[in-house]
Amino acid sequence: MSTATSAPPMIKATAVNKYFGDLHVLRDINLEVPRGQVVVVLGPSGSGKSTLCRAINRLEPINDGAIEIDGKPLPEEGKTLAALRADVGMVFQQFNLFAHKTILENVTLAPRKVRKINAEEARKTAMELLDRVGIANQSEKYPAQLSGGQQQRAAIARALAMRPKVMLFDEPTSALDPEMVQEVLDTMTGLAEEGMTMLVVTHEMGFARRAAHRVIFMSDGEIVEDEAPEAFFTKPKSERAKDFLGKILTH
Ligand SMILES: Nc1ncnc2c1ncn2[C@@H]1O[C@H](COP(=O)(O)OP(=O)(O)OP(=O)(O)O)[C@@H](O)[C@H]1O
Repeated sequence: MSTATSAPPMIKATAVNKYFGDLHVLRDINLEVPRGQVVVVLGPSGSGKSTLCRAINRLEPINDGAIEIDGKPLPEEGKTLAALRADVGMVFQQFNLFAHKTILENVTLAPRKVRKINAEEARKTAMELLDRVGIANQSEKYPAQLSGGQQQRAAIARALAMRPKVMLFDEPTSALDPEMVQEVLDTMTGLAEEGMTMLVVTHEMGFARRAAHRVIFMSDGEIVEDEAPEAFFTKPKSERAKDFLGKILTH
């Protein structure tokens, strides 16, 4: 007998609006992301992609609407560093690792301070995560001693150490030298294959085509298209998406 209950979406945004002064940056955003789905967010500069990520993670207050993670609003956490939050892990363009801590300390900090995990357990989990992202041998180094790609993989491990339900990536490869982009995308693809729920703002169309279950196209603060990647890339419906794809694909 099936005991399945309908699980809430991992990310649910309902009628979300956000203004910066007079600028209406998120316009009536409605979005549901089920468990295990990988959503790539595309759109021209200034269309509200980063603001959407930041709103989902409560780094940015919204003016109206509601955001829930796994059926619940995120708790108020004041100005807690994004890296230290539970439930929603976020990886930024700039890695924002703590410069004066080793890579291992960067990864164990939040589990120890926020989740109150003991030192040995936190270390063990951190080493497993660093191994998973391919930099276990760099654990005693400081961020500045690592390449950009390695630092970004450390930032991913740090976010994962909080056992998030959802991972948000805001242009995680845009600040990297080209030769390091693929190693970070490979790490993200691995996470996607393991079933992590992910919202990814990126200009990497290869990743969108390969790893995304769904593409959301934003323009002027609105979700204009919400499609499977194949449909979006081959038959965009709106003039705005056609225009956007025309520009990026001819680059
Ligand atoms: N803190 C802020 N104060 C005022 N305006 C802001 C702030 N942050 C973003 N904006 C404005 O809000 C709009 C949406 O910005 P956002 O960074 O979300 O866009 P984006 O799609 O992520 O752009 P990009 O691809 O360039 O990163 C832009 O017009 C931006 O200038």
